[in-house]
Amino acid sequence: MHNLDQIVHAASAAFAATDDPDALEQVKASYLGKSGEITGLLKGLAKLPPDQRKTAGAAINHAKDAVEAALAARREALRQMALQARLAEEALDVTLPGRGQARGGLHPVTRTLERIEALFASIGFEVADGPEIEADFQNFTALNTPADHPARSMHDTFYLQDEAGGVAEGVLLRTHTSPIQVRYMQAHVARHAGRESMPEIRVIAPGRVYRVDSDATHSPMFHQVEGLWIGENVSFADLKGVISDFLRRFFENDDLQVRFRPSFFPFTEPSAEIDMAFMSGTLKGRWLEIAGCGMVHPNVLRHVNIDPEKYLGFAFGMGPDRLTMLRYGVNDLRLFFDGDLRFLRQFV
Ligand SMILES: CNC(=O)COc1cccc(Nc2cc(Cl)ccn2)c1
Repeated sequence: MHNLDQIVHAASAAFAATDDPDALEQVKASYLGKSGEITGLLKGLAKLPPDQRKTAGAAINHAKDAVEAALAARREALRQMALQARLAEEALDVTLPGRGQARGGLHPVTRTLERIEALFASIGFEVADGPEIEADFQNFTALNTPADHPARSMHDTFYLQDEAGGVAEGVLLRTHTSPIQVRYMQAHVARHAGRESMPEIRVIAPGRVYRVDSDATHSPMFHQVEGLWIGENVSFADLKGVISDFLRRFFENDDLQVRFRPSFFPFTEPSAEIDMAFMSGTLKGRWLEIAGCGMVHPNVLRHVNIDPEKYLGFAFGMGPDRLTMLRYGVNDLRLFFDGDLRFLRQFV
């Protein structure tokens, strides 16, 4: 009977060496299946002398029980291993920080443009838009810019090419947003043609503008906002009041000085540069050039069929990029356009 012990030992070792349930069933069959080793021994009982059958049968059944017990233990062990593997694989670490939903945000220059538009809308200005590819007339001629003015040169202005690759006559990328206002005035005059007098024009023109000079502190594309107020009785005093009030509201700072320094633009007469100075904080007392302005030149009104004997008004132009820098204390314009999220995330 000693070989029964060997069989039980071999079966237990074979079960223990099997990590796969299907393979385990194969090993089981080789001992307990129809042609299994144990089954074979039980079938052999019939050939034994009757007086040995009882003892032999009991010994074989005892071995069979031992093999079945070892098989059951291994099945349970494999079941546990599979369960542990699944638990490990599906484990959730509840201590991990939430993924959360990243919040987007508007670009600081966009926020400035929207703030400027809202502040002027609150005093009755409309916001107008217009094409970035402009005609020579709206961008220069209507603005009283002489034919030989340097601003018209290809050194400063992007002219578009025609199909043949030549310079398309008078088609360019707008160099300021004044052409938006020229078009607005043309449309306004047309809309009220034939009437005794036309309603006042109050319009803000924000947008992208293009200039050839690009260097460390100039980008070929930047933003401008222009304003225009035309009526039968709009004075330079109105201009000073509107600009001063706008700047104090924009910077939320009543302790802010504004001055108008005589200057020259072809499209305004008189013209002035607008400087402002904070009376507190790090920039205290420093005059900062903010914008240009003036009373709209009579020739400009004539170019859009508005009678300068009856109507007059003012216009101004400012750089929202520069206002943004001042409002957020940023000292390098390029930071706004590098697309570096570490910088832009501060404005979400
Ligand atoms: C950043 N901008 C500046 O330094 C100067 O901009 C200015 C100055 C004065 C007037 C204007 N715009 C304007 C528009 C029309 Cl339709 C008629 C007359 N003037 C823009």
